Amino acid sequence: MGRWPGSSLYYEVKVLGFDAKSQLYTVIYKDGTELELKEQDIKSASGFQTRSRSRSRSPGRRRSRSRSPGRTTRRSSSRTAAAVAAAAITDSAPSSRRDTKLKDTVEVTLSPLPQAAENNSNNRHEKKEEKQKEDNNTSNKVNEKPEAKVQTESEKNQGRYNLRRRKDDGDTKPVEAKPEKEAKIAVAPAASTLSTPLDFGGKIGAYFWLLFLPAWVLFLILQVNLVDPSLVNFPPPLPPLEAFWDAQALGFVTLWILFQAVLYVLPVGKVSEGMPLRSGERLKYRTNGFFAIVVSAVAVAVMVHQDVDLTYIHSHFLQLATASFLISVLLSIYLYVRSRYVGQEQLALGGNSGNVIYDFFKGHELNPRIQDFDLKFFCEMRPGLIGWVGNATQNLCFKNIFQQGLDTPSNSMILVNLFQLLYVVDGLWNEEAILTTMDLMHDGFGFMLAFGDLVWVPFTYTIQAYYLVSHPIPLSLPAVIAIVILKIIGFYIFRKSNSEKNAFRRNPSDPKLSYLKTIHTATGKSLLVSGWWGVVRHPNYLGDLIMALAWSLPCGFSHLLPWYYMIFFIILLVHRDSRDMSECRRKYGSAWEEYCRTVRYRIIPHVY
Ligand SMILES: NC(=O)C1=CN([C@@H]2O[C@H](COP(=O)(O)OP(=O)(O)OC[C@H]3O[C@@H](n4cnc5c(N)ncnc54)[C@H](OP(=O)(O)O)[C@@H]3O)[C@@H](O)[C@H]2O)C=CC1
Ligand SMILES: CC(C)CCC[C@@H](C)[C@H]1CC=C2C3=C(CC[C@@]21C)[C@@]1(C)CC[C@H](O)C(C)(C)[C@@H]1CC3
Repeated sequence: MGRWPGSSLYYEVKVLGFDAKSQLYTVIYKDGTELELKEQDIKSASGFQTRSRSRSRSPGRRRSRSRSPGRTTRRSSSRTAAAVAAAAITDSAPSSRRDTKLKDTVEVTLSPLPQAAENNSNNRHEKKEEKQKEDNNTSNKVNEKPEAKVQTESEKNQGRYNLRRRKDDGDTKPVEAKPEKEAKIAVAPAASTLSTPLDFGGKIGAYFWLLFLPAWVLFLILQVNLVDPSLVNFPPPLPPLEAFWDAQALGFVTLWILFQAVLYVLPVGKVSEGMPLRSGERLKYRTNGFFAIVVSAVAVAVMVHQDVDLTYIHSHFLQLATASFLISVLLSIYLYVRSRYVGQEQLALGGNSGNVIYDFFKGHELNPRIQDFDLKFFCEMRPGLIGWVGNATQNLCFKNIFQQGLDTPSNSMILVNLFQLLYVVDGLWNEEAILTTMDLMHDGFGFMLAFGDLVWVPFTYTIQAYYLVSHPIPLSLPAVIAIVILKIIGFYIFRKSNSEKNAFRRNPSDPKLSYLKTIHTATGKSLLVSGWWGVVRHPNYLGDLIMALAWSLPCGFSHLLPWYYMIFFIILLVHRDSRDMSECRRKYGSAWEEYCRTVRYRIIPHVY
């Protein structure tokens, strides 16, 4: 019996050879997968149980089992095992070697020994950590999932274990995302049972971030108003407590969010499907973000025409930020409370540590919805994002003109505003693409995202423009041209790579993508290994970072403050990349290792 890499399940293998130098055994699983295993990952077949096939064949039975937490635990852990895959790099036409293997594929009967402890609400987290260690350290503990032990012929044919037979395996006919969905059903684990390491410094980290993030926003807002802002000016002079509060500001923020909510629910624009959930369900999203920003721009234009004083935003930045913070906290409390009442299947992996503060921070429920109103999608794409440019940045342009007595805003101000506007408009135009990003697919919705969406984005991403209001930077024409070129390069990489991955995830057999090489994984999903995703593992981050550089450069080098976004963004994306690496390693096992061996750099070719 050989252990699946990254899991604690054992499957029948045949040992093909032993390499004395690397001390690795080459084994072949019954589905034709060849892997190299360490000695401790190979066990004698005696002591492993087998079960009769008929038990888990009934779908009805499976469904009812998964509702029981105990059962879910077992079932899901084995699904994870199924998700761990051997991989082969292939062009869109399947390789002959793999084809030969497929023909020879024999039944896979999985018989892991039941030793894993059941999920227990009291020590759930400790167990998860234990299991994580076990997975990472190649311990020999064996887990069981009765349902995964046996397969019907149809399951096998759907590629539950050897998914190389899947349609996306070279069949260039466009297919609906059904196969992905099937695969997802087959592999996705129950949230509460999987060992996901705690991110962001774990429980202690969550306390820290809860205090630090709002404090940092305050620090930036106070700093940017100083004549000589400096990150070393700490603590900045604090305003009196009453200066934070303005009921009108709270009213405006609430109205703004409601206005965006109304635009979101209007039956205008395309309805797109999200990626398959664990339940196999695909949620529907109204992707009318572009419509929302156009209507918002018209509303702002009308206000300007009606002589509404939009400089209010600049002069009440702190109060508006406080109001948004308050709303984000209330929203996070609501999200946390409701997450306690939803089923296991609706919870995100991670964010379910059992620790209130950590779960509150990280987010527990994957797709909190009030009927069809998706709170996470809405918050991520609408009030904060549109508020970023629609309110703050645009207003800063006005302020720039008035304060500096200019006829038009300065070059640097125009560049920063145009770049950020392009970024936001592009995000809304391609709104559907967000459905295949980490936030929407994997992360729970809690304080981190609620605060990030409603406070961090609209009030800290505007720092450059805000800074330029009182620190005009003259830019020569060559400097403008160079910065614009940089922005275009970054944007091109960002957009192309995001769209490529999104198109591939939506339809892996899209003929337009048939030239791309892929690595097949046992989850049924493939990984792109050429094209943009063959250059580095996160080409979209590379493009995003180049753009961030382009909208920091117009602020010059006199102060560190306007470079805050660049610095924060590097940290955010490096951390995000490592979170994604762990998640993908867990999901795709050896296929992911293969991908990483093939695409060696994470974000910057030959550097990082
Ligand atoms: N301005 C800002 O503040 C921020 C901007 N961003 C931007 O948002 C965009 C989305 O980023 P993010 O959600 O972090 O991550 P990605 O869009 O890169 O999504 C990561 C997921 O893509 C899939 N994937 C990874 N590698 C491959 C591959 N080789 N082939 C196919 N699929 C692959 C995996 O999901 P699976 O396999 O499950 O489909 C993985 O979990 C980026 O452009 C980023 O720069 C992100 C954060 C903040
Ligand atoms: C407060 C924390 C330290 C960090 C919070 C992170 C959030 C601010 C970001 C997480 C992912 C984001 C994305 C965008 C904005 C920032 C947040 C919410 C995005 C909507 C920006 C526009 C892009 O085109 C995008 C690709 C749609 C982005 C998706 C991720």
